Amino acid sequence: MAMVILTTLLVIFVTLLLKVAYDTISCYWLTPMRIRKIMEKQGVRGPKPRFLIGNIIDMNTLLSRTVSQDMKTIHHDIVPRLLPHFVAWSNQYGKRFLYWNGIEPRLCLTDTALIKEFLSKYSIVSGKSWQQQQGSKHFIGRGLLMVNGEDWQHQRHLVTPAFMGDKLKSYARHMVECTKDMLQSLQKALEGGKSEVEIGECFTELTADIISRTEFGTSYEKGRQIFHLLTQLQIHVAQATRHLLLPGSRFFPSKYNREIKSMKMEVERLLKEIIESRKNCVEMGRSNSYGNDLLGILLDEIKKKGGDFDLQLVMDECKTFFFAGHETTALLLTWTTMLLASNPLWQDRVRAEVKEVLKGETPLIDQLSKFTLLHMTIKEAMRLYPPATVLPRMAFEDIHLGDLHIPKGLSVWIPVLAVHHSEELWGKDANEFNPKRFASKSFMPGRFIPFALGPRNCVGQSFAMMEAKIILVMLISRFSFTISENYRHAPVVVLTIKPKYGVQVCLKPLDSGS
Ligand code: HEM
Repeated sequence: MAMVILTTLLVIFVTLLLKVAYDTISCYWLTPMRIRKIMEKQGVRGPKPRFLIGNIIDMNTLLSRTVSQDMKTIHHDIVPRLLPHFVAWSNQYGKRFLYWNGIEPRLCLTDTALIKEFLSKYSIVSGKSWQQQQGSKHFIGRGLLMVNGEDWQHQRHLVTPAFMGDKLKSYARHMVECTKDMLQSLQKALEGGKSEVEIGECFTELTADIISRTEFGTSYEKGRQIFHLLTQLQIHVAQATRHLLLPGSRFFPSKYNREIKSMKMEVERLLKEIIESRKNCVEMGRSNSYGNDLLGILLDEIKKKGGDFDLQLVMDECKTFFFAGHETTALLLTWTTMLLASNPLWQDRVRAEVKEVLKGETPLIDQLSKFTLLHMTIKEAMRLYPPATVLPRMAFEDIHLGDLHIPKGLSVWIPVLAVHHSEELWGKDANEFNPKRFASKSFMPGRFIPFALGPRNCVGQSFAMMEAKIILVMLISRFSFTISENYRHAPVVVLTIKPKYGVQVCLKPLDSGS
């Protein structure tokens, strides 16, 4: 009897071992090779991958060479600097090529018709890869940005109303109030003898302030605390990923992992307090609404749709709004200000428009559509310096895209930055700052994609545009600004496109009459 049990256990053990071995070989070797063959048959080639690390070293070597120095002048031909591997490989292998991020094969797609088709039609059968989800799970977890398939559809449905119509308009007053505070402190700094500021820092503070107020309303102070911790957490996660490359390293009880765990627990403790207190107020009849902020609207939607209340999901959405909406908007404002500071003619034009529309008053939400030149300028800034430089999506099923067969497991990488700078799509002046190109409303879809497109586009894009316009209108009517001699033009990509040393501008207050 004992022998039978022992043999059965041994068989189970060996079967399990074989399964693990097969899954590993399949994941690390068979599937990538199958995908490579399928793509090669369609004429899609690329640089030769090395075992396990793919083309990571080639990419890093090229990148460390191009970003090691500042750019000599303020020009916007930044694709060779920020995507040197894209330039090298597209020259060698053509518009579509396959490269490898470790064991993950990636198809680089720049054809605008295919980009449009892919992003519009396949949002359920493509999405965020396991690698991407792992990278961000400690700070945004299963929030909208990282979920896939039916979960994504469900969450998108819950979140969308918070970014529409009157709800969206109701956030404008927070944007105006927070901007007033920022302008006040800039004025004070000038009166104190400062003439130059690093405007990127100011915008980062301001957009954090705005998202804390719009998301948590009266619980704003706690919101600020949460977001401060989240920023620290994000830095820690990035460092931990760099330090611990071994498989399973995230389970080691290292200093980084311990700190990440305790920060995450603290963020969630604070979030839980806010959420539970809102829920209790409604359940105990002390209030009949969860509140008019992003959190309140989200809780309302969950109740309306009669779904189960999932605390973790609400917490993850709150973290996602901050992560997805704060830095991106700050960068949009920073690059727009850099461009206006170094193009005084456009700054004057935009200011003249602002003066004509506002007539000395604070901007009102209904006036925002009248700032046509500002709108064009913001778009041009997003074309040249799109905060999100690439759009990554993994195919979860075989997909037929135009003449291409995209096999399950292949990642499609859309290099937004390269599409936005393509001379073929934008003409010979593609690398120049020329907001006029956005004067015409008719546009080839797929070539301007700062917010992605299709069902999985940026849910917060109207929020971001409203915020950017309010802030820039208020800034431009209060100060004139020029680029400082201390500004070093050195864009770098760390998830988003950032100015490596910030953007230093010299501010001059304007008389209310000027
Ligand atoms: C200039 C500012 C912004 C830019 C350039 C931007 C860009 C983008 C892009 C490119 C995506 C698609 C990412 C992908 O799927 O890989 C995205 C998604 C998203 N954005 Fe934004 N965003 C901005 C502001 C905001 C704001 C203010 C919020 C919210 C307060 C926000 C919330 C989100 C969310 C939740 C998603 C995920 C949508 C989904 O997967 O269904 N974004 N954003």
